[in-house]
Amino acid sequence: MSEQQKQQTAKVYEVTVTAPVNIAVIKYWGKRNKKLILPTNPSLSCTLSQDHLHTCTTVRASPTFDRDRLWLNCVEERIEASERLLNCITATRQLRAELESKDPSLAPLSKWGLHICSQNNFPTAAGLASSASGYAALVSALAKLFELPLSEEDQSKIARTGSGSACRSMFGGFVAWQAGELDDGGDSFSYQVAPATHWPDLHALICVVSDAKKGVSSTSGMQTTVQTSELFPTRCRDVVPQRMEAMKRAILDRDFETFATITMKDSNQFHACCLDTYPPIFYLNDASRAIIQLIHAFNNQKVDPATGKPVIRAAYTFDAGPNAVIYAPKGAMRELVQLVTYFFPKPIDRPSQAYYSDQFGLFSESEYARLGSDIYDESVAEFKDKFSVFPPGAVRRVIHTSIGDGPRLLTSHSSSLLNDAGMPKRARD
Ligand SMILES: Nc1ncnc2c1ncn2[C@@H]1O[C@H](COP(=O)(O)OP(=O)(O)OP(=O)(O)O)[C@@H](O)[C@H]1O
Ligand SMILES: C[C@@](O)(CCOP(=O)(O)OP(=O)(O)O)CC(=O)O
Repeated sequence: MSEQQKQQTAKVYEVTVTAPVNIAVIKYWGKRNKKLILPTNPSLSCTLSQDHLHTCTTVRASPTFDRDRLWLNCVEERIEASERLLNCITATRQLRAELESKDPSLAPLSKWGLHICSQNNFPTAAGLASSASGYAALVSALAKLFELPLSEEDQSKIARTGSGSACRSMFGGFVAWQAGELDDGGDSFSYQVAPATHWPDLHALICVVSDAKKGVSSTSGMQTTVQTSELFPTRCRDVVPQRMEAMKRAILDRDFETFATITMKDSNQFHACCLDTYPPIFYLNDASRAIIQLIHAFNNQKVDPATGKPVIRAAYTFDAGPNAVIYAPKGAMRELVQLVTYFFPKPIDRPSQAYYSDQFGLFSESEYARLGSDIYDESVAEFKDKFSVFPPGAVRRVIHTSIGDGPRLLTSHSSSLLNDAGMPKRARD
């Protein structure tokens, strides 16, 4: 073994990153190519802050690893059984091999085994976009480990082959995924419309209606929609293209009313397409529908004296599950939290902090103690007589968050999810 090879073998080649969740305001639903994950329509999302929701992934390459292994939330997954994991690992490894063939002084990481350990700090496969943050973290970590000279756009094309919505988690802020037209997917990538700092006043309130694994996965649900819904082609052809342009304008202008109106309409149309699928797919439940009504009532409460029109102060959106994400200006969150916690009391078995923790300091201690049992701001007290209170636990958790940045590289040794032997620090059988 040469001196250089000895040094390379002794060195630890490892990277740890976190990546964010994104929640679409114009939904991706439908593929024109299942293998390459090419969508039938463009989409647009907001990246949520990693301070509250994220995936953390450590990847290590070593000549002592006899095969690639991956642990997700402490449980080993079979990489060879997942075409999507293989897509991302193979694509990045191939690019590394090309670099090595041009520069023989590089350590031969492409020939070594990989150990990958990943953890989501929120429920997996429950309609909270875990596949998006999961594949974005994976691709971002591999690109850094292999020192690939790839732009975020290029990385987004690889993340897309893990899960479509993952391509949007490669950026922070407001992110569009252009559908593209090429058969090989070369023009189907995401790009940033505006960074998170562009609109810091925009916040999000996630109402976790269910953290159980959902019945119909996005992947299979959207294929049935493409095959059977008669409404769906109209959505792709006549509705989404105009909405994309209007939404980009609204974001650049920080025009909340337009942003909110398109967000709600697009969520509704996506769920209408699910209902128009045959057999129909139901992602929303009674609690989801009650949240929709509550937000419309909230938006109808104040009227602009100049125009005589209601002042839109909140927007709901739902992915392939019953969980609501409510986008609103930070100033509206105090009232919204009171409404949601009052009409959806916390589960009996859950401490207040685990149900809703006041991340942004909206309430005094005594106000926080009364949350859920009362609405004490005059401005929203009138709602008490208009809606019924749900049984405890219809909403399991309420998370207040903001718009955030893209994948982050963690440099401290203590962030690693692998121990010195390259095995997960925490593992379950
Ligand atoms: N950290 C991760 N690393 C790698 N793969 C992950 C990770 N987290 C989730 N996944 C993959 O994504 C799958 C879940 O995706 P799915 O689309 O069913 O749910 P979701 O992304 O949580 O919800 P939705 O996309 O509807 O918002 C998991 O079963 C797993 O295969
Ligand atoms: C409803 C959605 O959340 C659908 C997400 O679908 P996925 O990205 O999970 O599907 P695959 O590409 O098959 O992995 C809308 C959206 O995020 O745009």
